[in-house]
Amino acid sequence: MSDAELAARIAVGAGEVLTGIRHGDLLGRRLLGDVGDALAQAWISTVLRTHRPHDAVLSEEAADVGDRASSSRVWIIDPLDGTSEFSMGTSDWAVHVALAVDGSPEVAAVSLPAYGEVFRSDDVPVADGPLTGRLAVSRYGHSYHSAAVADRLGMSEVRIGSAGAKAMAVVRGDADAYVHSGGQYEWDNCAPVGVALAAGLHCSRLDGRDIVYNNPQPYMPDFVICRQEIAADVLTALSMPW
Ligand SMILES: Nc1ncnc2c1ncn2[C@@H]1O[C@H](COP(=O)(O)O)[C@@H](OP(=O)(O)O)[C@H]1O
Ligand SMILES: [Mg+2]
Repeated sequence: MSDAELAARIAVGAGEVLTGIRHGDLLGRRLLGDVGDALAQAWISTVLRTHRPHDAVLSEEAADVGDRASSSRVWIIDPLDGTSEFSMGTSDWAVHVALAVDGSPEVAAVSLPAYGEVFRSDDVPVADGPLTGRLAVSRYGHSYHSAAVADRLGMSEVRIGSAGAKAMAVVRGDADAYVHSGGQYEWDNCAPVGVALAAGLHCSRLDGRDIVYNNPQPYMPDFVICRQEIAADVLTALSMPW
């Protein structure tokens, strides 16, 4: 099985595990989030150990597998991104599965199980529909940087939970950009960025540098995913003094 097929099957399968956990209204919010994180992680790590026993793994929910930071091939996983949205019962949560090779997300899959969607880097259309004027931001409020882009480009902010769901809104053409600052980890954005790059979108740090994964400290605090047509304007807006 190819890496791309494996990534997509993991993203869809973990989504089914998570959907099952929400079934029947049997658990309260806190327990739903905790059990969702744990069970999706257990299934994914068993699948990766079985199908890719020699690869390293970096996951939000488990200790590193293998000598992760010095490995060329590393699976970077968020078994449940948007845990609080998942627990609340809304649809904006995702499963992120990426394979980073020498720091770049070569293969990626993001599933949005509540929407029945899976986006995979080996089979994603180029994002080139009409611009919408919409900027995806966190449900928990915008950052200084996203507010600056919205203000300077005259965009309207749309609140969406989960980094994967926000990035896929841009891939799908429902938004033109997703700007994040203030903190995140590699598992929150590696697979979303992998799919977005495959869809021909601009992805970089807020200062325009390339995003490099599998760092010893897996902190990836800021980035922008946007349509190529507005990338120069977005980066200019971000570089202007406040
Ligand atoms: N300032 C910050 N520091 C660390 N993680 C952050 C963060 N802001 C957002 N995140 C993480 O990024 C993901 C998307 O957040 P948001 O929807 O608010 O943009 C969430 O992942 P998890 O749900 O996997 O914890 C959230 O925890
Ligand atoms: Mg996350």
